[in-house]
Amino acid sequence: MFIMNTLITHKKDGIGWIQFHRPAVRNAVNQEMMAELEHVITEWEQDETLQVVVLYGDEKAFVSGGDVEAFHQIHTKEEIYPVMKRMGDLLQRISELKCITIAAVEGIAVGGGCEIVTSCDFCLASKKAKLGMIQSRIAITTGWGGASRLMNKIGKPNALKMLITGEVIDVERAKEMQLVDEVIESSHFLEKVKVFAQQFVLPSPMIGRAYKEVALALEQGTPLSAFAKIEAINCADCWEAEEHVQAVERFLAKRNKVD
Ligand SMILES: CCC(=O)SCCNC(=O)CCNC(=O)[C@H](O)C(C)(C)COP(=O)(O)OP(=O)(O)OC[C@H]1O[C@@H](n2cnc3c(N)ncnc32)[C@H](O)[C@@H]1OP(=O)(O)O
Repeated sequence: MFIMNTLITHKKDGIGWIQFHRPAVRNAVNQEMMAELEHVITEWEQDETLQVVVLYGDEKAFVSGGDVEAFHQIHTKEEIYPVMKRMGDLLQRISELKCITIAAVEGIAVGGGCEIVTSCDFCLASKKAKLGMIQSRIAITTGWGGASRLMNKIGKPNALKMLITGEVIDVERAKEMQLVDEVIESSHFLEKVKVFAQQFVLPSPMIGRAYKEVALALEQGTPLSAFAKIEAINCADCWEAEEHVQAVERFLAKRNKVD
């Protein structure tokens, strides 16, 4: 376990865990948290053993957005722009991680906290969770790329409504809109998140990475005609791996049926 000032991280059995940890301010993001998150992501981008990364907070909050008090000390657009862009770039890097990413939300995920949620592949939320793009309530817009990602996830009408009204929605509504993928009982929340995450940890890490590459390429507008080549390369890359050879030999030896 690695304890920083604003984050607690650990890696085990192919899963990396990042806990937002500023409980006194409901895990609000300040510049120190941005720097620590950049540090972790820079290291984990290179780690090919990681098959899943889980971002989480605590029972009260996933993340309450940007640190309103700290950012209020910044007055000009020239000064605030690089701060917003820095976090937007970081969320883009999270969305482009080669492993599966999961936002595990207990309590509140609002403002920039909801932007972080949209940068992950999956959102698991406890029954008590609430989510909202509440930036408009303090008369600003999303600054970390969350509006476009929200539109991609839940479609234009629902996204425009959430963004402009700043409404905070419960998990049932968030699941209907496909902002939340799974609703989880609050008790033993992280244990249940772990069980979900373990599904994506395979003997061959290449599989998850290959499908993530396809998902990212599709999102980035790669034409469908390009995927015959991309998927043939991915499959060929897996072909020589020991896991594939052994799995086929097991099948041929025992004539096992795939279940
Ligand atoms: C990137 C741009 C953005 O993210 S814009 C959106 C910024 N975020 C916000 O406006 C959310 C402000 N916070 C709230 O609405 C509430 O605190 C929420 C998150 C709903 C939690 O409510 P509740 O559980 O009742 O806690 P509380 O209000 O008593 O807060 C506890 C202490 O934490 C603080 N806190 C909370 N959120 C932030 C924040 N984003 N930035 C800075 N401080 C925050 C509260 O001020 C409170 O502090 P204190 O204990 O009164 O000293």
